[in-house]
Amino acid sequence: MAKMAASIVEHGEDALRKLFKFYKRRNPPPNFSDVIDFSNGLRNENVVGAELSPTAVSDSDAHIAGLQPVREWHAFGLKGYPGFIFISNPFLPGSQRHWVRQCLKVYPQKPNICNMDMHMSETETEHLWEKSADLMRTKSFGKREPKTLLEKLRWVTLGYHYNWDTKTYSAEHHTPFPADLHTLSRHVAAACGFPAFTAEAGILNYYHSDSSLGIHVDESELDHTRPLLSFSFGQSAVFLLGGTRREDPGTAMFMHSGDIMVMSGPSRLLYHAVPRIVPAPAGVPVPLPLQQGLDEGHPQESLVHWVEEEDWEVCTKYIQMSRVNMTVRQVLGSGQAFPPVETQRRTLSTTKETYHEASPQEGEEFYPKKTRTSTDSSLKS
Ligand SMILES: O=C(O)CCC(=O)C(=O)O
Ligand SMILES: [Fe+2]
Repeated sequence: MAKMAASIVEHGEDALRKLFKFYKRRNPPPNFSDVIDFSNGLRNENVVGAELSPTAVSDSDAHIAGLQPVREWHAFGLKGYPGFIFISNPFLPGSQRHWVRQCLKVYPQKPNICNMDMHMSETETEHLWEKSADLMRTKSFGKREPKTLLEKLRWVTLGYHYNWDTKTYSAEHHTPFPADLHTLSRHVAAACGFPAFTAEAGILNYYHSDSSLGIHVDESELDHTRPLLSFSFGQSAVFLLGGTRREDPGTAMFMHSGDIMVMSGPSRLLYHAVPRIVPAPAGVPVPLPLQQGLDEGHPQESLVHWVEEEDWEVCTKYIQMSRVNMTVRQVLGSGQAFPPVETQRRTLSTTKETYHEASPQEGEEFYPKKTRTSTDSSLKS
């Protein structure tokens, strides 16, 4: 069976799906020895160094955004995947906490949209953090305890809000994109050679120990020459990167807290999935980069802020079991506008399935059920 886990499996129908099932399996748990770990750098023969543009972001701009100077970043590529860039935790010590707090306390707030808005009223979903915080602090995660709203959070959309039914973005369904994430994304994209990147849409995914995200391609954005950025915090995950066709083989890699992935150029439209959240190593329930807060001397004008102890208490409880991922997209190219709705519908009917799918947890949806097709529900095992 060990061979089956090879990060690049043989070609054939469903190679990526087999790999997905392999890593999703609970009993017995899979062997992770073939999963590429970029925190071990170039030790894997398929990993190569990636060239960044160190002068595209000044050291002071990087510092203000809670990032190390770009020349200090450890960036990698993967043989066979041009345009794919993996940056192993470029965050300054202490700054990751800011992003975890934003994802749990700030970004789920209105006018942003979350999974619970699909079946709950605005009064029920507003003040999600306030309604959950005290309960989270005292929680023992016993099976019988009711879940807080925070624990029921599965996704949040930002900027141009992705419509899960039509699989489109539209001019009408837009709210301001968070300024801090906009700046972080601009710097990361610039360092990777995309100085004109503008963050216009975000999908935040919230994963628990038994969550997964099905095989999909992100192709609803109208300009595919712009990269897709992905930021991970909290527990580690196994991420699968496939090919341009669903049946192409895939490569498995870990995403740890603070890791950033950039899918650009020929890698922008590759199939990918998250089959598994990896249990925290014994004795390290909170990933090391999240164990410390910001230095006293962090600049006043900083984009990332000190997370108060009372907030961190809730975040730390949550993150011991969970992973948060932020994907940031540019939807329109410069000067581009949304096509009339009718044209979008026609285009859609000729495209392959594009949506996200994930295992429902105890009857709750990750992404709206309407967006699933029979093919994709077969991914659940
Ligand atoms: O959680 C991840 O790493 C991937 C998320 C993703 O693929 C998406 O939101 O499109
Ligand atoms: Fe995706």
